[in-house]
Amino acid sequence: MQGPLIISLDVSTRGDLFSLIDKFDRDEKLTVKIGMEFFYGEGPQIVRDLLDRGYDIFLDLKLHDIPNTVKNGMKQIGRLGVTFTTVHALGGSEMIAEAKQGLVEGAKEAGVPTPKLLAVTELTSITPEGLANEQNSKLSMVDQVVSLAKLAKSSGADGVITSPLEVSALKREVGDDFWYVTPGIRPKDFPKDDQSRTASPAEAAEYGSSALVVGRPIIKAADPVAAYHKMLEEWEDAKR
Ligand SMILES: O=c1ccn([C@@H]2O[C@H](COP(=O)(O)O)[C@@H](O)[C@H]2O)c(=O)[nH]1
Repeated sequence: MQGPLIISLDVSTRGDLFSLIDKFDRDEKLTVKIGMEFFYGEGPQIVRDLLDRGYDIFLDLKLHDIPNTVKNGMKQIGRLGVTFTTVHALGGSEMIAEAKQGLVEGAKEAGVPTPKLLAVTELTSITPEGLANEQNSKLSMVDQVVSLAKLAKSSGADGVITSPLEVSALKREVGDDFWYVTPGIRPKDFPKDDQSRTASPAEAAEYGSSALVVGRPIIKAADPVAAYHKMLEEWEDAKR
């Protein structure tokens, strides 16, 4: 993938999306995330357009349905040529395995590389209290995330989406040969918004995140390009 800092393009229209990415230098190597806000409104053409610009794409639709439905949905996603895509780990082992199979089949038919399948563990907006009281989990947040990551790995996923706060435990318990892609990234001076389990880019680097997902701290910044480079530098400095 191009760059460890994935920009989450959480906007609704092509106009908003291009006015944002046109601020970046055309030969800047970027990985960008398209989520449900844009995709439900504008559909898959944007993936082709961004691929034409040479970007790597993370298509984050977080599928969660019965295994057959997810497999067939993933077959379509597999054809697009994206680098990453997502399911919810809570969909279970059969759903995750079928998701992977769908991606493999779709990519093979289209002659493109198979996207990496990332399973969302517990959303970064979920608090430990929410996990206990709304999901009735008896596990701590970290144990819950480790348990879902083990399930995802044994079912064929390539990695998980989780908060940076759980990554050190995940690396110990699930291994280094797995992607730990972490949203919930907040520079020290930026509000948490609806995120709960957050960390700065430097902290995420220290915990061992494989890649960061950043939306509002970049796309709402007065200067998105400067905000992107500042966070990237913070990450790179912490890695040295
Ligand atoms: O657990 C999760 C899974 C996905 N996300 C997505 O990442 C971005 C984060 O945006 P910010 O504006 O930086 O908060 C957003 O698209 C989410 O859908 C997540 O935050 N947490």
